[in-house]
Amino acid sequence: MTETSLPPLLLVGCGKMGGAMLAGWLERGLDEAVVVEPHAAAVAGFAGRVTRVPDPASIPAGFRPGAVVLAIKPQEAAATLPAFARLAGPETVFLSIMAGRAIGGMRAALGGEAAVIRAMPNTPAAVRQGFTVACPGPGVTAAQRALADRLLGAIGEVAWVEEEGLIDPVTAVSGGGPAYVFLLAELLEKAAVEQGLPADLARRMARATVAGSGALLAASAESSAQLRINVTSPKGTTERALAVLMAPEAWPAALSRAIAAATERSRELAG
Ligand SMILES: NC(=O)C1=CN([C@@H]2O[C@H](COP(=O)(O)OP(=O)(O)OC[C@H]3O[C@@H](n4cnc5c(N)ncnc54)[C@H](OP(=O)(O)O)[C@@H]3O)[C@@H](O)[C@H]2O)C=CC1
Ligand SMILES: O=C(O)[C@@H]1CCC=N1
Repeated sequence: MTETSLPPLLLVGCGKMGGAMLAGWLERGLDEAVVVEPHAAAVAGFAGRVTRVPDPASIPAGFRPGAVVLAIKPQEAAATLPAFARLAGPETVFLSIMAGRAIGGMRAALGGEAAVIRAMPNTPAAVRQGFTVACPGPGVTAAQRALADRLLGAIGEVAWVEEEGLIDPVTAVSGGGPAYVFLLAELLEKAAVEQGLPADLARRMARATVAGSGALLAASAESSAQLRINVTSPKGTTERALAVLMAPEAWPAALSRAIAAATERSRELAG
């Protein structure tokens, strides 16, 4: 392994998020991965590039992953994790992306001594534009943290926090954030059709507008508020729309409530 190459990975769960990360890592040159996933169809898009096994007992005997990425549903953690305890050791870091699941509970299920990092990525990882916030658990070495940072950095931006409780609001904001943006595209398309635009044009416009705005935001040094102001001509059309959306009881209140609800759900999932 060179300084820039990715270590052999064991991915546990190759659903929507595990699959998105794997796509990003393969694009970045990951060349050895074993995927524990009961559904062959979930891994079909990666055929020939990874080894799928249906359960932990089928992991090749000599396989020594640098990282075990836990991408199963939080509700499956208690039943699933003990089978991976044998992999715990200085050469292997466990990287959990499960919403809510606390580091302490995961370490207990992994035998008590495992090095566990709790992280919250998002699905733009599939195109290496993800954003992940990670928190190291007790006993994570500098080398293990550096390895996780390299892995997560290969699929987008990474930020670290030392306080695990911060991962709950992170889950609500950036973990689930793409869903809110895709909802915006859905609603923009619907509203366009309501104003008489043809359905296919409405769909193209909504997608391109959200994607183009995201690209501009990424490329610009201006604040998101300034980019909004740049669109809003005095006494023009956008001003009328924003008067509806920015009314205190409209988007500002709805988004605050939505993020508070998701944060609370993340705390509940600690279980
Ligand atoms: N989706 C997202 O945008 C994000 C998700 N996450 C987190 O990622 C995790 C996965 O979410 P998501 O990808 O959406 O969920 P999915 O259900 O799409 O993926 C989980 C996959 O793991 C499979 N699976 C179930 N049990 C096992 C097992 N014992 N061993 C291996 N694989 C198993 C599931 O099969 P089956 O369907 O039969 O259960 C499924 O294919 C969750 O903990 C979630 O909180 C984090 C950030 C963002
Ligand atoms: O909805 C969820 O619970 C997961 C965590 C963040 C995004 N998806």
